[in-house]
Formats: sequence, structure tokens, C-alpha cells
Amino acid sequence: MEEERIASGGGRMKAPGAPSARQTAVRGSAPEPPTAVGPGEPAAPAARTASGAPAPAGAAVHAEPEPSAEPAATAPAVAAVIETRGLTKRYRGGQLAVDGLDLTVPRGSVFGFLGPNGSGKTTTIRMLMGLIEPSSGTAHVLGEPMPRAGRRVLPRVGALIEGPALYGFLSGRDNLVRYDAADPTADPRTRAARVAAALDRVGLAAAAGKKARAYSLGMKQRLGLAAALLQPRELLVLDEPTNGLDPQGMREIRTLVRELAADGTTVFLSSHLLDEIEQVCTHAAVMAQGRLLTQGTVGELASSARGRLAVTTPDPTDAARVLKEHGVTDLVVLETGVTGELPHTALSGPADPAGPLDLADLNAALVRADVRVRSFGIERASLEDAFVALTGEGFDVAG
Ligand SMILES: Nc1ncnc2c1ncn2[C@@H]1O[C@H](COP(=O)(O)OP(=O)(O)OP(=O)(O)O)[C@@H](O)[C@H]1O
Repeated sequence: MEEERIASGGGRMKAPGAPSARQTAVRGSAPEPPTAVGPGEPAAPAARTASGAPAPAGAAVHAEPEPSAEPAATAPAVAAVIETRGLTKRYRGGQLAVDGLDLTVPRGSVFGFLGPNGSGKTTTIRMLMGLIEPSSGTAHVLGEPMPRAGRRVLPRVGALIEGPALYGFLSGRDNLVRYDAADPTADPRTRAARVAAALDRVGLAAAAGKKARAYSLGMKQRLGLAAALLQPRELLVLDEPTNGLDPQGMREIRTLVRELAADGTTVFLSSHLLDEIEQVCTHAAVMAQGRLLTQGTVGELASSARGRLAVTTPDPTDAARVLKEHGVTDLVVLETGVTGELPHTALSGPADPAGPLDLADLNAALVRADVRVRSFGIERASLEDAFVALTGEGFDVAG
């Protein structure tokens, strides 16, 4: 079946039996991004390049400012780099993919956009990048309305959506040269230096002369990131950047994301992997079935899920009895100890004379009952706990 593909530059093409998005080599003067959009979906006009040429994959859509545009250099620094209000996308077949999304991505954050497969993450990213039109609602990126201001906004944004499209027969370096050459704003005289710096940035300097088809998946992802980093970007948008990578490749991408964030780039990354978000992100939003369940700092989200009391003891049965007497519920008795839910009035701080259960008193009660306590404390709640608390479901943590 023929799959219709739309370049982030707005160019539409047919890709007969389109090969894997990660290794797509296509016609035209520059590689096409692997963004696949359903049949009949219009590409938003703002995503078109100034030249009308397809834009490089894994990189911002290069566009010249509209004549009336305020130069990017004088654009005010906005606190939220992405802000959506009531953003909604209903596909032509009737599928409500994104439903009234109010998202706020603070400048300087590493923002994890989390949700199971099919929850609307890619659809949201496509709307943010001006690749598809919202059905209703608004989206502002770097303080400007999308898709209308795409020509001003997109040169300041690096994007890696569904893996980079590379020419396998070209070296990593030559792939980047092609990307750079497709950018009408890029000075050819400084191209070699720009490409070398981008390769160095992602740790591919030593492998720059190797053909891209010989690259591992992780190296290909890094090359895609290098393409997105040929120009300085205020915002990086990465759709499932570690998808399909082995643990080593995942670690490499995570390290790179942290380094980029440390340099001041806001990073917005989607993932269905909770532990990934927890390891790399400062903020997160959780999507399910097109709706936003929650957003905030990762710490806030995790602490919204209450941790469980955990007591390590060689006397778990006695410990469970004492804890039960003091209102601890949902007790799980293990060989080496007991865990349980604290009553809502439990305090972890200093004793409250008004009387709610104090953890110190609880510990003392165990000791009084001759329970030998090896450790006593609250297990840290994870983002997964928060997600389960929000949805009542487990989460695909294994990927
Ligand atoms: N072009 C399209 N036409 C019709 N429905 C679509 C189209 N693209 C996505 N959908 C549907 O919209 C919903 C959200 O899909 P989307 O790809 O945005 O989710 P996602 O969270 O990015 O998932 P994944 O991680 O699997 O890509 C899904 O039910 C999907 O089947």
C-alpha cells in the first residue's frame, strides 16, 4: 500500500512501500523527514520552507522570516516556550486524538511528555511543529502562534520526529553537509566548521567518515540530533528519542539531552517510558486517551503519590499486628519485613500535640511490642506510582 508522507517542510510526496522511518532515503535534494501523516491530512501552510524544498529530517524547518516578521533576535524571551489552550485534534476519520490540551512548558526545562502508545503525543507534536492543523484551540511556541508564525518560530526549534531520515550510502559527515546545504540561511563558507561542531557535540567526530548505514541505531539517532543542532536552537522537540535503542544507546541519548539542557536549551521530549522521564526530565505531563491527566515538576508529580511505610524486621507478623492496631492499612507481610499504607493523618515531621499518628510514635510502638526494627521509613513514591494513582492502571515501563 502506498503511504502518503508529508515533509515537515510541507512538501507532499508518495513513498511507495515506504522503508523504515529510521533509514529512509528518498528522492529530492535533501532527505525527507519520516513524519507519516494519515491520508488526506493537510499539512499546515506555515511549515513550508521558504524555498518550497523539503526540509531536512531531524532538523528545524528552515524558513526565512516573513517580511513583516519581528526579527528573532528582538523577540521577547517568554517564560513558557510551549503553551497550548484547549488544543484539540479530531482526524478526518472521526478519531479524537487530542482533546482540549492545556500544556505549559517552562523555559529551561527538560519536559517529559508521557503517555502510553496512542495517547496523542505525536499528534500534539505535529500540531506544535505546524505539520497538521488543530481542529480547535491554540498553540504558542516561543511565544508565537502556531502554525501561523511557523516561518519565524521553526528556525529557532530543532526537531527529531520518529527518528532521522538518512542516506545510508553517505557518511555521517556528508549527511550533515546535505542537511546544512538545504538550509537557505546557512552560510556555505562556514558549513564545514558547523558540521564538525555538530558531530563533535553528539560524540560522532571519530565516526564521521563512516557510512550512515554502518551506524548503530543509537549513532543514527545521534546523527539526527546533530542535524537538529547545526544551528543554535532555543527549543529541541524530540519524539520518542530512545525508541528502539539498546540500554547503552538510551544512556547516550539521555546524557546528551542533559548536556543540551545544561547549555540552556529547553528540551521537550515524548516518551512512553516512565523511568526515562524520571531520569532525565525536570518537568512532565501525563497524557491518556488524548487528555492531559496532570503536569508539573517530576518531584511534584511523584510526591502526589503517597509513599508506603516500609519496615524491615525479622518479626514481620508481630510488626503487622502492631501497625494494624495503629491504623496502617493494605499491609503486605514479607519474609524480611512489612509494608503498608499510612493513615491520611500520619505525620512524618515533629509530633503534633493535637494527636494524629506520628511516625516516631509508630516506631516506638513497634519497639515496645518487642519487634526488632532494622529499618523504618517511607518508600519514595515514583512517577509510576503517580501514574498508577492517576489512572488506576499500570504503565508500559518495559517499552
Ligand atoms: N493520521 C491519522 N488519522 C487518523 N487517526 C490517527 C492518525 N494519526 C494518529 N491517529 C490516532 O490518534 C490517536 C493518537 O495517536 P498518536 O500517534 O498521536 O499517539 P501517540 O501517543 O504518539 O502514540 P505512539 O507512541 O504510538 O505514536 C491514536 O488513536 C491513533 O490511532
